[in-house]
Amino acid sequence: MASQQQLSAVKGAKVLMVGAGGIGCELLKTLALSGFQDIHIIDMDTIEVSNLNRQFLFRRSHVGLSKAKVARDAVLRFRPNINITPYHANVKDPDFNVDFFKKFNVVLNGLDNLDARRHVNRLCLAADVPLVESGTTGFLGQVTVHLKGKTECYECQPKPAPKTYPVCTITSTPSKFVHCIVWAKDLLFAKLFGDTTQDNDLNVRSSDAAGSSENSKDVFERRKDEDIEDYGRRIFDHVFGYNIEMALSNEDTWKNRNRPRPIYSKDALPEKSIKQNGSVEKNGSTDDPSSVSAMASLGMRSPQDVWSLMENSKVFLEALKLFFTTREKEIGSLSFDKDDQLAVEFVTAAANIRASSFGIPLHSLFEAKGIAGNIVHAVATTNAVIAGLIVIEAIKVLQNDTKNYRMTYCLEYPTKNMLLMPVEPFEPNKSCYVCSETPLSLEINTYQSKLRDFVEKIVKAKLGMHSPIIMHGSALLYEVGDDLEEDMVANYAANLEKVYASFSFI
Ligand SMILES: Nc1ncnc2c1ncn2[C@@H]1O[C@H](COP(=O)(O)OP(=O)(O)OP(=O)(O)O)[C@@H](O)[C@H]1O
Ligand SMILES: [Zn+2]
Repeated sequence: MASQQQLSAVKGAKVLMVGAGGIGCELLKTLALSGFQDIHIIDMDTIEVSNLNRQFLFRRSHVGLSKAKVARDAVLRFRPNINITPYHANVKDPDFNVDFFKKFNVVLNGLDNLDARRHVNRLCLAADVPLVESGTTGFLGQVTVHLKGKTECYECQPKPAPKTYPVCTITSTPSKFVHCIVWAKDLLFAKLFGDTTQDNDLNVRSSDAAGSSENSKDVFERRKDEDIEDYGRRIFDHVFGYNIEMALSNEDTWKNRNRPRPIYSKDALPEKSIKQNGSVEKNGSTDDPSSVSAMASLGMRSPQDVWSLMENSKVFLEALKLFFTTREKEIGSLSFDKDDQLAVEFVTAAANIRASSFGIPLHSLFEAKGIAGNIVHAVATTNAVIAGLIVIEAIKVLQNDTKNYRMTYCLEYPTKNMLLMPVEPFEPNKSCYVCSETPLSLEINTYQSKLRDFVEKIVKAKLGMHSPIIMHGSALLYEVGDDLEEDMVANYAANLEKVYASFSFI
C-alpha cells in the first residue's frame, strides 16, 4: 500500500519516459496504474509486426504508426484523466535540450542502445534531473538510479564494448561461424550494397585484383551493361575463389592453421544452372520490394534447414540478383537489418560459403539471423518486472529517499533464494570524464594526426560528444552549430585537415 506521502509525490510529478518499446510499454502501464498523472514519452520508432508479441499496448492495426502516440492512446483508454504527451522523435534532437529536461522531476529510460543512453545520461547531468536507467537481455535485467553528485552516473563505469573481433580474423583467418557472419555482413554486404565511399577492408583485395585486366575500377562495381548473372558469378569467384587463393599464397599464415579451400562458382554450381532452370523469374512482378525473397523464388521453405554448399551458392546468386533487379534504388545506402529478409538470406549464404571454405560447420538461416542480429530473445516477463522496479525507484527519487535507492539486478537463476538482487548504488567515480571534471590525457603524434582524426575518432566516436568545441588556450580551433558565420565554418573545415604540428601556436 502506498502512503499518502507517496501518493502525493506521484500525483504531483512530471516524468519523462524515453523509449516506448518492450520496457516502455510495461512502464507506461505501470506508471499510469500507480497514479502518475503527467507523463511525457519520447520514441523515434514506428510499430513493427515483430514488436507485437511483447509490446502489448500495440495491435496489428497499429503497425507503421508511432509507438509513442499509440502507447499514449492505449493507456488513455483505461486512465482517461491523466496527461500523456507523446513525441515521435529521436531523443537526440536538439529540441530536447537542457531546458526541456529541466522541466521533469525524474527521467526514466527504456532504451535499447548505448548511444541514446549516454546522451540521456549527459542531459540529465546537465539539467540536474535524476535518471532511472534500465535494460533487459532475455531473463537478465537491471535498474539503476543516477543522481548527480550522489550516485555514479551511467558512464562512471566503462561499459563492456559489444563483442568485436580482430580485423585479421574476419578478413583472413576465420575460425568460428560468427567470424564468417561478421565478414558477410560488415564487409561483403556493406561493400556491395552499402555506401561504397566508406573504407572497407575488402578494398585491399579488390584493387589489386582489378589491376591486372581492368583499369583500376572497383571489382565490386557492376560494369555498365554487365549481365546480372555474370556479375554475380564474378563477385562469387572473386571473394570465395580468388581472394582465398591470394590468402593461401601467404604461406606463413597457414603454418599452424588449416588451409582454406578456394571455391569457384563453377565448382559449387552446375554451369549456368540458374539460367537453365529458369526459376529466377518468379519474384519479378512483386509490388512490395521488402517482401522479395531468394528462398521463395528458389522454392526453399524452412529457415531451420542447413543448406548444402550448392544451395547456399544458389541463394547467394539469387539474392544478389534480386537486390539489383527489385531494389536497385536502395543500393549504395543499404545497411544490414536483421528484419530485412533478403539481406539475411544473402548474409547467411555468403557466411556459409565462406565457412565451407574454411572447414567451419554451416548454419541455418534462423541461426545465422540470430548471430547476425545479435539477438537474445526478449522475455516479456523480465520487461514487466523491470518496469515495476523502475517505478519503485522513481517513487523513492520523488520523495528524496536517497538512502533507500537501490540498483536491482534480475538474475536468471536464484541466488540465495532470490531472483532480484538489490545493491546499494555506488558513489560517483571521481575520474569519470562525464560527471566529474577530471582532465583526460591523450598522447598523439602531432606530425601525423590531423585535427579531424582527433575530433572524429576520439572526441565523437570514443567520448560520444556530438557538438564539441575544441580550444587551444584561448584559440578556438573547431566548433559545430547552426548559427556560425560562413567564414568561421570554412576556417574550421580547413583546421580539420591540418596536422597538429602545423597550427601556428605549437
Ligand atoms: N535515440 C532514440 N530516441 C528515441 N527513441 C529511441 C532511441 N533509441 C531507441 N529508442 C527506442 O527505444 C525503444 C527500445 O525498445 P526495445 O528494446 O523493445 O526495442 P525494439 O526496437 O522495440 O525491439 P527489438 O529491437 O527487440 O526488435 C524502441 O522503441 C526505440 O524506438
Ligand atoms: Zn560518471
